[in-house]
Amino acid sequence: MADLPQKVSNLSINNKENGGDGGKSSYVPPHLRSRGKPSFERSTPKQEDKVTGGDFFRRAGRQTGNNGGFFGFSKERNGGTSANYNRGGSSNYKSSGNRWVNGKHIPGPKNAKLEAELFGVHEDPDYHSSGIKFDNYDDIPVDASGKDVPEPILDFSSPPLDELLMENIKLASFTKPTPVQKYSIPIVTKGRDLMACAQTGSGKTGGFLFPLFTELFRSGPSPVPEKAQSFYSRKGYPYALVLAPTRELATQIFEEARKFTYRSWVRPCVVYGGAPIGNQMREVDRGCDLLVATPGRLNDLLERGKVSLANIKYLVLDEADRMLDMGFEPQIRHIVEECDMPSVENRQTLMFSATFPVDIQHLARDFLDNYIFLSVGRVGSTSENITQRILYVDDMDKKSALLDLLSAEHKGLTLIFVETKRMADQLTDFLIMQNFKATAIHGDRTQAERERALSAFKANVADILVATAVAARGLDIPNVTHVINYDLPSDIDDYVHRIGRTGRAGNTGVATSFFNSNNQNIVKGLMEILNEANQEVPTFLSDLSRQNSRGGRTRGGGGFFNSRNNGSRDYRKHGGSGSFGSTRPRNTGTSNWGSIGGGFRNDNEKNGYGNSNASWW
Ligand SMILES: Nc1ncnc2c1ncn2[C@@H]1O[C@H](COP(=O)(O)OP(=O)(O)OP(=O)(O)O)[C@@H](O)[C@H]1O
Repeated sequence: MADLPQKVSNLSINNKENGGDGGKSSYVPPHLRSRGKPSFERSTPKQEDKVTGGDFFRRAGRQTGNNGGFFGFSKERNGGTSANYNRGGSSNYKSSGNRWVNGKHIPGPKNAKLEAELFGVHEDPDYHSSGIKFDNYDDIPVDASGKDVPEPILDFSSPPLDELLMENIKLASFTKPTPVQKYSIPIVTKGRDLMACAQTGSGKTGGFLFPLFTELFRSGPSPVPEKAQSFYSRKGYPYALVLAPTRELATQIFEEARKFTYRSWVRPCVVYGGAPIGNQMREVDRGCDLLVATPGRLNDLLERGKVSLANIKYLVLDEADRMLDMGFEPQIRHIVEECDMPSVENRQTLMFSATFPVDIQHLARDFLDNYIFLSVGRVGSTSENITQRILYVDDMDKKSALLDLLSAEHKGLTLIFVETKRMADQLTDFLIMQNFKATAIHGDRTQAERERALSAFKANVADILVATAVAARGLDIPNVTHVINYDLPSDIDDYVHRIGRTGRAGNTGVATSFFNSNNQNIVKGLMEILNEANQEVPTFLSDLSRQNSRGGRTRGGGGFFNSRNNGSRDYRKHGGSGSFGSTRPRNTGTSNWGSIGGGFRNDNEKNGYGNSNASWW
């Protein structure tokens, strides 16, 4: 174990950071990392590779690549084929191995190596399989409201799903749809807009990708609108746009998209801030049928004329409430309302999250048309697969309580949430001093540092990740067995998302939170969450809750205390035309689109203090 830090630092992702020459940055974003380096790929993992630096490096490379047969693919795209295609020659659309020919989808040949890269192999430590509690999802009540709600599907079948997609779903070892997928697939394939709220880890990504790919695989590429064509400038004309709040989440959705577009004509791309824009522009040039983006970077590309939204058929807002919290509303409105995206009647719009505060439902009024509101379980509730524990720990005792906790039950991966960037660094340093393999992710770390931290955590090279809110949403990291709220968040929705990093896809997990007098503002929300998920409520918490309700208001809780401001139902059912001022504290955001770039500088993290290389290596 002692030589691991050395091993990892030898595996330089960014030479400059690791004491290189400090010259031109060698930083390569994760989705490009394996290009031109096929030697990093492997057809089958070797047992002895596990948890070695070499494995870590390959894994970092393995996250990347492309859909069916990328190598040699871009050349063809950049040549005549792409040009024909962009000028309306949909029947000419072709790429190596993946084709749309004369109105027909001809799936590319199978590629065992790529399959192993995309779908993983069961022996891998990061192989994600559904857990023993997967069937419990079937018992969660589902409410779908709106006009003419289509019947849910019961299993993955074709129709309604496309056959190639079915093959890819099988390769991903998904045997049956989760509740959100059961409903979203027929809703979207019937052409309806959707606002979907389902518990963390219950397959929302598939919930929007599956119907979207089914439709794209069937309909094929369409011509670029005449007026959008330009002889001089090359740009991407995606058919589907997925907006996500954070760089890591965008990358993760892109990776999922790569899986399910395997052998298809659809080429996904991802753009986010903090990574060189030139590479991203080149990727978009090569063909971009599905674009996953953070709002800041997308605005930048739109301003540079590198992307046109004229062909968008599907717009997805993932974790939409978080994007509003981060102050992205002006950028999102600019993208959706002020660029060349088809109007709400001429596209399908889908919004997904595990929490939907009332104010996000108001955005829906502008962006969605005659939509269906789908809630799986109570909006904002947590999965019963997560065992939640609340411990009373005063601030000064937190470190020793944490050590107790880790020594008693540190198995698998542990994710520790803190409120400030400074605390993330301090706590990481402290844990490293105590001989734990810890690393940190927060907004003051460079993109390369954050990716390295995440890769190390996923590969179990560092089995503790100390994180601020940046890691709270959407991240799907297999084997996270324990989430610790060292500091509780002040917003109960954040609590829901944070603990949702464990207990995913029917697996079980534990979430432990340190509570003290600074956290009174979330007592009511916490009580509701614990009761809903049939969790044990500690006596001190129920006493406090009783006291607070007798007093009417909590000390220090402000107006926030007495409301979980989730839209627990479809607000349209309750005369939703009134005044909808936001009830959530919000970063109103400035709109320096280029520099926000996906938003970790604008992400409700509390003060940090410059860069630190907090990491156990
Ligand atoms: N039908 C399925 N069968 C088995 N596993 C699935 C299925 N659908 C999704 N999964 C897996 O479940 C995990 C969680 O899925 P996903 O990340 O889409 O959840 P989510 O609902 O978006 O969570 P969050 O709210 O945290 O963003 C992923 O590892 C995914 O591969």
